[in-house]
Amino acid sequence: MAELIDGKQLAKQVNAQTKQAVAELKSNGILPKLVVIIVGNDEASEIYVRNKHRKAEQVGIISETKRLPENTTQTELLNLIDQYNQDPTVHGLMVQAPLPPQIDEAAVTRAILPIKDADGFNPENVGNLYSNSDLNFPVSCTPKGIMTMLKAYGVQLEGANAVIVGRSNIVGRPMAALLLNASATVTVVHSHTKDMKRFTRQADILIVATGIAHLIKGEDIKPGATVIDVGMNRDENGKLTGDVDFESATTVAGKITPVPGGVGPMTIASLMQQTVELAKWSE
Ligand SMILES: Nc1nc(=O)c2c([nH]1)NC[C@@H]1CN(c3ccc(C(=O)N[C@@H](CCC(=O)O)C(=O)O)cc3)C=[N+]21
Repeated sequence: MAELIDGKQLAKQVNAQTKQAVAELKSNGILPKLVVIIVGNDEASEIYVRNKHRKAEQVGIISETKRLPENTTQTELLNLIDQYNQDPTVHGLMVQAPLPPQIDEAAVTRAILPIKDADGFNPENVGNLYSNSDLNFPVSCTPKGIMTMLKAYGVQLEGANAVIVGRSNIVGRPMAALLLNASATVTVVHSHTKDMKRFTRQADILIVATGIAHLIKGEDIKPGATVIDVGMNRDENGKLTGDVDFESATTVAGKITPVPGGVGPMTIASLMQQTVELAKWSE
């Protein structure tokens, strides 16, 4: 059986550190504040946004959730973003995905001021990540949390064969950049890759973010590999399950994350951590 990478437990440690960092900031007169904008009534988004709000309050971050109706126009959303951009009490700002069809997601990510970009999706921040800049800049919270997990569990990154399944802007692409910056040999495979499993079987570190339940099985994994499951799929009983078939994978892998209790809690912990960093950098 593989060693379990306990995201829930590690998130508790990260949140405790964040709570301390918030207390220090407050003693210097800075009250870190996060604003989350949610447009429409996506059920899953509501749950995530509520979890973020609750966690922010627990660590002492001022949290505001702004709910906009499904029929909000692009102009209305951009005007609101501009208001928060100009508000000096706001340090972190994010717009929850998915957005209704009349809203251009790329335009939204461009509108959020890079220094308040809690998600790290603004092209300026993505450019800093891809060029391995030594400046301070925010990065996408899911890959940020995964890097924290890999480090906490002593996974060797330098020279490791890292294979990422999925090429999204939110996970696959920033994950590839972070691992490349950490001197791993990085391969990104996706829906157009020929014989994808030929690559996964070579991976020392395998990161799976596809949204396809149980795509990766034990036979697709290199013995002893570290397996990170970013998948969040609901089965027919409403039970949460990953992109990795945990039961077969755990007999082959060296280390593995569960779903739930793996990447999810670390994503939220990383968002809190990043909000505090943005507040610090704003000093
Ligand atoms: N602009 C934007 N930024 C995001 O970071 C973002 C987003 N939009 N839209 C949706 C996804 C999804 N996401 C999750 C965060 C935490 C859990 C989480 O805490 N999961 C728990 C359990 C949750 C449950 O039981 O339902 C776990 O895996 O253990 C899941 C999913 C952030 N996202």
